[in-house]
Amino acid sequence: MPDPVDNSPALWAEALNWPKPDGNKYDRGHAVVLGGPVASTGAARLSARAALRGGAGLVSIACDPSALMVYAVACEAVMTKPVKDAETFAELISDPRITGVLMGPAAGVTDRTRTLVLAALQAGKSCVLDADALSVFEGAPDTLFEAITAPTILTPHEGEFVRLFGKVTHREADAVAAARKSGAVVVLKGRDTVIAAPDGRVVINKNASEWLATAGSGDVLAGLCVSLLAQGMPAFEAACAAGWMHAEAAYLFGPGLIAEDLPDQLPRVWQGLSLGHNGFNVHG
Ligand SMILES: NC(=O)C1=CN([C@@H]2O[C@H](COP(=O)(O)OP(=O)(O)OC[C@H]3O[C@@H](n4cnc5c(N)ncnc54)[C@H](O)[C@@H]3O)[C@@H](O)[C@H]2O)[C@@H](O)CC1
Ligand SMILES: Nc1ncnc2c1ncn2[C@@H]1O[C@H](COP(=O)(O)OP(=O)(O)O)[C@@H](O)[C@H]1O
Repeated sequence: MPDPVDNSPALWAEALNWPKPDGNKYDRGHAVVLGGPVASTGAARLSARAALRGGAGLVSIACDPSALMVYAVACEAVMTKPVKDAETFAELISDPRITGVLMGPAAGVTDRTRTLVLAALQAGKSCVLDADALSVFEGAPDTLFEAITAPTILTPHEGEFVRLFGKVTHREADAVAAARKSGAVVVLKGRDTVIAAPDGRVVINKNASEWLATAGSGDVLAGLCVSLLAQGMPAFEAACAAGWMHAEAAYLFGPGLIAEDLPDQLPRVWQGLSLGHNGFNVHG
């Protein structure tokens, strides 16, 4: 295994998709977030807001028709799309302008989640899988790995990692082995988040604040990942950039952080990164 590298903008800043003077929103991708059922809509809303703040040109939440009204009244710039079953989901994401799909946050460990995840992977879409979209493959992880052919990012916390890959003994080596096995970029979250690619590259994110250990902060990270992926960044660079920007947003907010605070710190993160494209605002 190559020595892990500390995450910093030098690794991925060149791959960011800055808005162009003559650009339009479709130049920066359309991310779709799969929303959970009517009593569990917060996680997908956090992800979707982070995806917009992360720079995606358009973001939609796709949800069961029974939950649509909740999302519709709670969202403004984020759009909503009804998705009854795998067929309607496949039809929605067959639009080539949809360039990234996030599934998992509060989606439910259900047959529906498993079926929709497989439908998106089989459609060859760039995907981010988090939370329940990982847990639902406990006991049958090869079904998931065999379906991964397009650029994909998996964002497990340690509990979710164990369900797919077995126990963690050495975080860096285990994340690299998991990336090789799954064919996806693996973001093993924690105090020092490890980001590993199937080709063996491995980066450690060290600028995180312990205030990130709060409900929903991983949903924001997943939203940032799909945002950057949908904007056309390669999966490894998108995951590294998302991890760094997420931690930087927490640093800029400071103590007392809750997940809702993170997306609205992202403009300050972008401002720091734009200090030049030459003088990066690196902390920690
Ligand atoms: N606002 C919301 O609607 C939120 C919804 N959430 C959803 O709640 C559901 C359950 O998510 P959980 O994250 O509680 O996961 P799970 O309930 O799937 O797993 C948690 C279990 O894993 C173990 N574990 C081991 N290492 C861990 C680590 N580093 N971090 C967390 N747990 C670890 C814990 O001991 C715990 O027993 C998911 O659908 C998730 O998306 C959460 O994301 C929180 C916010
Ligand atoms: N002690 C810690 N220090 C720094 N960052 C942490 C710590 N604990 C968790 N995090 C970060 O907080 C986020 C938590 O994500 P996750 O466990 O998925 O929570 P949730 O499911 O509630 O969104 C991850 O980005 C993780 O790296």
